[in-house]
Amino acid sequence: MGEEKRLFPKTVFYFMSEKKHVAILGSTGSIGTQTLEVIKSHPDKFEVEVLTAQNNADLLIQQALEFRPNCVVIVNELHYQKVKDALLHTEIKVYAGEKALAQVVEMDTIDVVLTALVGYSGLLPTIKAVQAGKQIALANKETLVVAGELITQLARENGVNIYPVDSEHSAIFQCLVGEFHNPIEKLILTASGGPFRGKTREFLKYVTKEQALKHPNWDMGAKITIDSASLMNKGLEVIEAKWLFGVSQEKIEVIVHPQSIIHSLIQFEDGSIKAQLGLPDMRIPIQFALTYPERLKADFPRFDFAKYPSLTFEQPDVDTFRNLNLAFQAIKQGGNAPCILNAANEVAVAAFLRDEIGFLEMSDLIEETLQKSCFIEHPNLEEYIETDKMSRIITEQLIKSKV
Ligand SMILES: NC(=O)C1=CN([C@@H]2O[C@H](COP(=O)(O)OP(=O)(O)OC[C@H]3O[C@@H](n4cnc5c(N)ncnc54)[C@H](OP(=O)(O)O)[C@@H]3O)[C@@H](O)[C@H]2O)C=CC1
Ligand SMILES: CC(=O)[C@@H](O)[C@H](O)COP(=O)(O)O
Ligand SMILES: [Mn+2]
Repeated sequence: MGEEKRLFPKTVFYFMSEKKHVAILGSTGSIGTQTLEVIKSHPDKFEVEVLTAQNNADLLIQQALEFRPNCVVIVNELHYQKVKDALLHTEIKVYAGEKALAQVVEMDTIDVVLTALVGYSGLLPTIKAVQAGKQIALANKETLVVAGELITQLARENGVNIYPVDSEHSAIFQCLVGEFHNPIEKLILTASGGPFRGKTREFLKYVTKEQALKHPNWDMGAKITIDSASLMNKGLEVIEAKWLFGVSQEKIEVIVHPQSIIHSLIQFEDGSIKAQLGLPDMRIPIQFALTYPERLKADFPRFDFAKYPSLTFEQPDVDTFRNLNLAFQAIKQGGNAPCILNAANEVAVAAFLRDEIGFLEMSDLIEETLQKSCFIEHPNLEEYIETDKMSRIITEQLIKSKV
C-alpha cells in the first residue's frame, strides 16, 4: 500500500436517499454561493443547517430567508443587530463572533461541514468540526497548509473523511475512485499560470492589483486570485495534496496548463495516467464532495472538444514566480514552516491588495519571514497558533521597515 495514509473512505457513509444536513462556513463567498446553487438544484438531497459570513450581513440575511437554516453566524459582531432584526420573525437563531463560528459546527443536526472560509480563519472551526465527528468538504486549503499533520491525525482518530473541494484535489480524488488500494507513483497538479504567465520579473515589478485580480479562467475570491497570479496557490495546493493523499512532496509535480480543462492527473505504478477534465466550474467539485460516491444529474455547461483543439502544457517559471519553490521548501522542511509560509503570504497578499507593496515583494517577504521565524519540528495546536501570530508580526514589521 506504499506510504499512503489516505483519508478516503473504506466504507460508503452517504446514502443519497437520505437528506444531508450541511453547514456552510463562508456562505457569502465565491465557494459558499456556488455551494448554495448546488443545494438549491437538489432540494430533495440537502438541508442547510448553518450559514456564516464575516461582514456581508445583507447577503447572509437573504440566504437565511431563502434556505431557512437552523442558525446563522455573523463573525463581525458589529453586524449582529442588523442580522438579528432581519430574522426576528423567523425561527433562525443568530450568533456572532469567532467563538460562535467554532461552536456551531458541533450541532448534532449537522452531517457535513463545507469549509469555504478564507485563510487561517478556517483552522479552528475545522478542528472543532472534525473533533465533533462531522464529515468535511474542504475548500479552505489553508487549514491543511497550516496544520496538515494535526488535522489529518484528528480526522483519522475521529473517523472523519475530508472530501476535497479544490478543483485539482477533486480531480485527483475522482481519479482515485476504484483505485484507493493502488499506490500512487506521481501526482501531477495543473496550474493555469495565472494572468502573468510568460511575463518577466521586470514586468511584474509594476503590475497592479487590478491586473492581478483578472484570472484567465476562474472567478474566485480576491485572496486566492492573487495567490493564483503569484503561483502561491499552486504551492499551497502541493502541501494540501501531500496531506490529503498521503504522498510525499517528491511525488508531486506541477505543470502549467493554461486552458484549465485538465484539472489534475495521477500516474500509477504501471505508468498509466488518469486525468479528470471539464470546463472550469467549481460546482462540479463542490457537488461531488457533497455527494460522493454518487454523481447527481446536473445541467452545468458541458465541455466541447471541438472548441479546444489544443490543450497545452509547459513547465512553471519558478525563477520568476518564486512562491512555488518557497512552498516546496517549506513542506520539505516540515514542522511549522508551512504555517509560517501561510501567515506571511496572507499578510503580504493583504498588503498588496492595499497597494502597500509591489507584486514581487510578496515572495521576498515570505522568504524573509521563513528565515526570521522560530522553527518547531513537531508543533502542537498552541504552537501553530503562536507561530501564525508571530509570523504575521514579523511580516508586518518587514513591510513597515520597507515603506
Ligand atoms: N473560489 C474558488 O473558486 C476556490 C476557492 N478555494 C478556497 O476556498 C476558500 C474560500 O475561497 P473563496 O470562496 O474564493 O473566498 P471569498 O473571499 O469569496 O469568500 C470567503 C468567505 O469567508 C468569509 N470570511 C472571510 N474572512 C473571514 C474570517 N476571517 N472569518 C470568518 N469568515 C470569513 C467571507 O465572508 P464575507 O462575505 O462576509 O466577507 C466569505 O463568506 C479559500 O480557502 C480558497 O483558497 C479553493 C478552490 C477554488
Ligand atoms: C478553481 C481552483 O481550484 C483554483 O485553485 C484554481 O485552480 C486556481 O487556478 P490556478 O491554477 O491559476 O492556481
Ligand atoms: Mn485549485
